[in-house]
Amino acid sequence: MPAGRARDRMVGMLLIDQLVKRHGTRTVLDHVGFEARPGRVTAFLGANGAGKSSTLRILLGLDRPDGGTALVGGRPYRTLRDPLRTVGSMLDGSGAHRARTARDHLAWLARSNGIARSRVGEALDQVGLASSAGVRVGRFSLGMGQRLGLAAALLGEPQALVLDEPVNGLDPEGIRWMRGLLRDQAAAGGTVLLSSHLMAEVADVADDLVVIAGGRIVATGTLAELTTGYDRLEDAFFALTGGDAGAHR
Ligand SMILES: Nc1ncnc2c1ncn2[C@@H]1O[C@H](COP(=O)(O)OP(=O)(O)OP(=O)(O)O)[C@@H](O)[C@H]1O
Repeated sequence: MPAGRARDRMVGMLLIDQLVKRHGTRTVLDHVGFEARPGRVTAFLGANGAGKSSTLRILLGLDRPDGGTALVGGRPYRTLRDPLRTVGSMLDGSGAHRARTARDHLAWLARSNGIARSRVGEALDQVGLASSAGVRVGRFSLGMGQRLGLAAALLGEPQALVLDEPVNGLDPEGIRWMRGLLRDQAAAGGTVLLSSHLMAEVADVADDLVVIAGGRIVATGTLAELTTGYDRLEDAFFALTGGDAGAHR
């Protein structure tokens, strides 16, 4: 592989190693480690409270771990020179101000991150919001908010996408559309890491799975590896997690 291509692949690599996070006396992440690789859709699966958001928040520099490391292209998020061009993310919907239009929200993000203004229209097109560009975010449905969040994640044409529960609030057509978009990103060499507690949606889009229960990784592998011997991913998931939903108390 040419050196440039090898470097590009490295840039999109997400590496989580031995992460520990405590809240008071509770350990919510207990030596969590896995990687998400370029060209693959990696699903981070766990029940509510299992530790998915805590892990992704640390990966995206929004929270500090009590131990371990989380790296984007070999660097902690906070040290990235062009974060939005390296890793696009969506946590908790769009995060846009309700009084702003979708276009203004993206234009502001582009301006503050040195991204060409021409990307605003392209990103709105990409997520099917072109005709709603001038609508105030406060009037958006949950699904439209998810689409805007995704447009923001795609704005800088990053090598990696990190998405927390991206299909929440989407209707069946929206879920199908999202699946196609994520597959396209991976097919183009991008890294896609998405968290979910929805087995059926994940089974249709993921190459690799990382299963977390009670703040611990209980399985990693390809979709085929983890579901061998089970009729459905859901059955494999419950067997792996023992039905254990939450974090350690
Ligand atoms: N700031 C905080 N203070 C105390 N406990 C917290 C805090 N943030 C998260 N937790 C706890 O850490 C555990 C893991 O939460 P986390 O949000 O990472 O789970 P999750 O897998 O993303 O689940 P969900 O899908 O419900 O968001 C939960 O028990 C949660 O209550």
